[in-house]
Amino acid sequence: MTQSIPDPLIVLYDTLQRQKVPFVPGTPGRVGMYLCGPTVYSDAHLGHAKKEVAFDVIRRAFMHFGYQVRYVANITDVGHLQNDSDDGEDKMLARARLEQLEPMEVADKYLWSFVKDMEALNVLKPSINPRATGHITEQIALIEELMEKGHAYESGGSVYFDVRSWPGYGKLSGRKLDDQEEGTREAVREDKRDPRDFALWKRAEAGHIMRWDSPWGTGFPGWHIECSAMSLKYLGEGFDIHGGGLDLQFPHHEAEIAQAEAAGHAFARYWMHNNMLTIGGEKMSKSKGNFLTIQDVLSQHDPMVVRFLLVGSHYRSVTEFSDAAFESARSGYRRLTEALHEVERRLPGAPAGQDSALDARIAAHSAAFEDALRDDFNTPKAVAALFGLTTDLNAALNAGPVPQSTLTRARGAYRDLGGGVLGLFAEAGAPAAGRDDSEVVGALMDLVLKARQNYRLNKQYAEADELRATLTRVGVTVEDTKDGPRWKR
Ligand SMILES: Nc1ncnc2c1ncn2[C@@H]1O[C@H](COP(=O)(O)OP(=O)(O)OP(=O)(O)O)[C@@H](O)[C@H]1O
Ligand SMILES: [Zn+2]
Repeated sequence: MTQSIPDPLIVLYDTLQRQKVPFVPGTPGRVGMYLCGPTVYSDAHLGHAKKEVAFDVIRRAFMHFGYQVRYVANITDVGHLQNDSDDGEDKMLARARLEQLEPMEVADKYLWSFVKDMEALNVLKPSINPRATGHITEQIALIEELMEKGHAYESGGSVYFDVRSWPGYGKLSGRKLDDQEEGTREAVREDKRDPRDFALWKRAEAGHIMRWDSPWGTGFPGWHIECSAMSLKYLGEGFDIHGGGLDLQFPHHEAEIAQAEAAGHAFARYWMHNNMLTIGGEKMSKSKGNFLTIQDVLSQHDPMVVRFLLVGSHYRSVTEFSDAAFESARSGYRRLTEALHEVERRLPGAPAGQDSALDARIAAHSAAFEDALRDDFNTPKAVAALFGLTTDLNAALNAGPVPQSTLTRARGAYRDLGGGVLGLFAEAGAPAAGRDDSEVVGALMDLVLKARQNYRLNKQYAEADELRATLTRVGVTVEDTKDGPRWKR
């Protein structure tokens, strides 16, 4: 297949090559992305939101540059054992016991809560959201391929990947086999040939509820195999991008690569990892208990402010969460939305014509925004470009009327870049929870102000006063200026 360098060029940091490289899609004009999703055993926290928003912006940026994206994000609902190791109870089962629910009830409960959180944060729905328990057959088939090729062995009803048989093991994380002893301090399992071998399939002990038949007896898949099997199934050989949190590089992603490649499949061609959201300098994490659920956060903050806070740092940088960070996100976001609302408020009555100097500034800021994204999705720089636009625009708006076509251009920049790419102004069709209703409110307010004007012209003062009182009650104030009435909320 011929590969073409897309125009414009996107450069991204590939964890495997440890450098920024130009992105060349396997199929021109298309991008296949796979993202390691949540283990649905509890409500998602703000750290998960960082990852989801980071990859959502990457996806949206590709779309903005004209790519058709297939975005596959899995749901882990089996096989992820406590401590991320090959021992311990399945996280789903532990939770099911605690809540006295069926494991699948736990999975659905937290899956839907995750979906709701993502909708509120204006994260686009994945093209495919495969669940591990729905793909047991594919996982068994991949394990069989590995056994046939001599890279896996059965032991006591479990199957392990034989890391010594695969020299590529360690290439993503840069860990050499001999350095890996440290990571495996847990008691050496008697059924493993080497302590670093990892489980592909685990024998289900008596009483283990989540179990499936396999050529090796009843059991359940290891945590890593689902992602190799499901990404290859839905994105095909040598798919474009695999993403996930930095903490998943080892062992999870290392294992994913080994499983796929040792079975003879070409795996992801680019690896992208987001850095962590921290609290008090430590990774926010379910198991550490130092987390704030997305629901906790959204009960106090506008979801778009949360999103603005997250895109304010680069996906490969640490985001330290604090009240001060929220405060500055709130005021930064307000600055953008106030300018956008002012543009939209003035648009219908704006004079015809254009302001070419301002048009050129809008074009320059938009180009800076796009350049920032093309350079490894640099969202803080992109946000800075939106602020640059806002500064120029506010100066013009304060100086007097701005022509309609220039206002339309400015509005397009906010909506397409801030809205479409950064997802900051929840577009039409986005769910109610996180929706930016400014457009609807703007249109309704125009009608309300017209009605008020008519009441006054017709000397229906009681009605005009009642209308104003209602607006005051819902937090909207109307001010009469020489350019006509203005409203604020
Ligand atoms: N604080 C965080 N910042 C950014 N990404 C995170 C954070 N915590 C988890 N992730 C990412 O979310 C995905 C799912 O992680 P996981 O379900 O293991 O969450 P977790 O809180 O780390 O759970 P546990 O502590 O039980 O391992 C992974 O890709 C992981 O890298
Ligand atoms: Zn994965």
